[in-house]
Amino acid sequence: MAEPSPSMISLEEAQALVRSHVSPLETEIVPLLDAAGRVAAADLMSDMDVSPFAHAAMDGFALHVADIAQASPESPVDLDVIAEVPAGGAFEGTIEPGQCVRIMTGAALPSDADAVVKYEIVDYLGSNGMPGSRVRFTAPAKPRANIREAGEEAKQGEVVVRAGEVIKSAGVGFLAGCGVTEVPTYRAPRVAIISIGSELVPPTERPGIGHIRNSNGYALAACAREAGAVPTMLPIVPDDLDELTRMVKDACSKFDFVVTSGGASNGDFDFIKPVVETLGELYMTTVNMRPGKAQTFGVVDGTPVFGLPGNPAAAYMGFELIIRPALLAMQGYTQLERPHIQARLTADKKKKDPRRLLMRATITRGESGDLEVTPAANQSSGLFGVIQRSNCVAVIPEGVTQVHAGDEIECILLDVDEGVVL
Ligand SMILES: Nc1nc2c(c(=O)[nH]1)N[C@H]1C(S)=C(S)[C@@H](COP(=O)(O)OP(=O)(O)OC[C@H]3O[C@@H](n4cnc5c(N)ncnc54)[C@H](O)[C@@H]3O)O[C@H]1N2
Ligand code: MOO
Repeated sequence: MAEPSPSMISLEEAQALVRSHVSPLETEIVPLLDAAGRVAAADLMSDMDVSPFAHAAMDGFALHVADIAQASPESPVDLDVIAEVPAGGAFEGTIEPGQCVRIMTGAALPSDADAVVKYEIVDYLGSNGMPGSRVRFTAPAKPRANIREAGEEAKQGEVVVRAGEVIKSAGVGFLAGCGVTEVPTYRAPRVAIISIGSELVPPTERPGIGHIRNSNGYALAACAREAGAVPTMLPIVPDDLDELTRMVKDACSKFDFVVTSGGASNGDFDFIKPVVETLGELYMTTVNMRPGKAQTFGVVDGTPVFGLPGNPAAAYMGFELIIRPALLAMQGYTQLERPHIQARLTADKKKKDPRRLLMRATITRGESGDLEVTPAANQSSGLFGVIQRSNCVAVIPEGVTQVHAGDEIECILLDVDEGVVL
């Protein structure tokens, strides 16, 4: 059995290495809606109290608590309705003892009212409860009942989103309410995706003998986009040293990060390692993981270049586990890892290869209530469909040769959707 080569580094070392060669990109100002899912690059402050005024939380009657303090079913209190305030309106007058104001949810509270009683518990005494009528109260109200106070959401000048926070959908609404309509954030990295291989044709073509469609380029571009980056798929490059050298050099002058797939191993036509070594610094060639041993990383003219292996699952794992965290760091994120959870294996599994095994797998909640994980039957690194139909990667560490049904193992949730039971 082949031993890992001395230059082979662990997945964590590979992640740290790539991470050490990237930093957050410069900041840019984006319209508020475009800030969803992105990292605030500065503290964001509210330009006013939110809400700016105390207002009714219920449709009902604004009044003085003191007026109905003694109200009960046996000794009800009747008040004169002197005005109606809709949302967007304002009552400028004074509520005298014995009076109340009909008020709608969201309407500004009359300045001298100190509670709102919802209309369901008010007796209209046969009238319509509109101004000019009398309405009956049979219970006291608590001071400030059904009132949303001014400044409850934010105070003027308060930092409402801190630098470094990821702005969620609710945060976009929060910021809108606070008058923040433009947000400083880190620029999204422009990522070049280069698919290497003389056998490759675009997916629009029907491949002839010996040829296949370029599926890696599409998956990697989708992964990059999902990571918040802006991918550009460059033309397919054949297994040709000069052509690849030209393409990588050119891409390094135009993009923030260059990703290639294929030609990363030691075959006669595998050229990404010599290209990176010739053009710049080569820092990594192999990682102790399966699939995905052949992972090349270096820097050319200041631009990180990552050569993923050609096998689809190997390329995908390299992107998701090593490139993705770096792209996130370039956008200012500090949470760089996918969620990890423990689940019980549903079957025994033998492992011949000493590398860390990343099994495409599916987590479900078993009848006992425990999370259970079932590796896909076909673990070939040539398949994308298996990843499409899986919801996690189940990990068997380096060196471990066997795991058993019922063992708890670490699972990395990839691209999770609402269907995943946690
Ligand atoms: N003697 C050895 N041969 C191989 C080893 C090894 O250790 N010793 N490792 C195998 C493993 S594991 C992998 S992974 C591959 C990695 O090699 P390359 O990065 O050079 O990949 P290629 O040879 O270019 O391609 C491998 C495979 O993937 C297909 N491919 C490539 N690009 C695409 C694409 N854009 N879309 C879809 N499929 C693609 C390609 O046609 C090959 O079938 O090396 C093994 N060999
Ligand atoms: O990189 Mo290969 O499995 O390790 O597909």
